[in-house]
Amino acid sequence: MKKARMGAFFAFYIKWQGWCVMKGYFISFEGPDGAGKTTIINELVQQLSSKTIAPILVTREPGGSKISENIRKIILDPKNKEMNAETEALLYAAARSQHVIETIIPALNAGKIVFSDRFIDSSLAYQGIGRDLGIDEIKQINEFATRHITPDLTLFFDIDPLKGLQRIQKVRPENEDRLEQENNLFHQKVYTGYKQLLSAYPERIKRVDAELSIAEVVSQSVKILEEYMPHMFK
Ligand SMILES: Nc1ncnc2c1ncn2[C@@H]1O[C@H](COP(=O)(O)OP(=O)(O)O)[C@@H](O)[C@H]1O
Ligand SMILES: Cc1cn([C@H]2C[C@H](O)[C@@H](COP(=O)(O)OP(=O)(O)O)O2)c(=O)[nH]c1=O
Repeated sequence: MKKARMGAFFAFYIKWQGWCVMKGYFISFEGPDGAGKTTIINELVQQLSSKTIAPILVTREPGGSKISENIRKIILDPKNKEMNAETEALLYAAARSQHVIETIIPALNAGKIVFSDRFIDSSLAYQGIGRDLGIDEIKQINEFATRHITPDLTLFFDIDPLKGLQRIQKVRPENEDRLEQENNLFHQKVYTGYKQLLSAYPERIKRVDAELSIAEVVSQSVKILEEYMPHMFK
């Protein structure tokens, strides 16, 4: 009798583990504004889609779900000048929470490969360091928001932040969002934040030289994915 109950409990435990196991792969792309993340993600999808074991879902932050895209509009609206740093951090975390629950977890559970244009490291660098709120504080609210989900791999697109902003200004000079409008010191601080993360998480975050040509950045990214995420490929 006792044995039978133990068996039933064991069977349930195995099943529960199965529900919790996420079969897909989660890759995030990070770096200063204008580093080329969106451009390279698009190129990677074109080049890799026929070679991966599952479809690639491309998503972005802030955004990636209806509610998160609405929050994005509030955060990035240049008119919202009075927004305080804590509100900003909480709004990014709120947008991320909805994104994780509605988009990322279901895709991973379906075995998909998720490419996210920015994730938690953006908050650690921009709000934690850029806004001086502290890495640990931002980590805490984001762990709550994301149910502790962490990317399997993160590509950090390394570019002098001022060069990144120049790239953006070249294509849309009059259309800067609230974060892009921040001064050079802010963007420089964000960059040092990313460098801190790079040395704190060397296993997860891999550096790509984003100042190279688009073709070279794509090729470096493919090499990193092939080396560190071999199971993603057929
Ligand atoms: N390696 C590169 N060299 C030169 N220009 C680039 C490179 N990568 C992207 N760009 C250009 O820089 C601008 C910003 O790129 P984007 O992909 O939107 O950056 P991000 O998503 O990181 O903000 C775009 O006009 C894009 O065409
Ligand atoms: C996800 C995230 C983005 N950001 C900032 C980075 C960008 O300046 C802005 C997102 O705007 P976006 O236009 O998506 O920038 P990019 O093309 O460079 O990815 O929000 C944060 O400050 N914290 C965050 O957690």
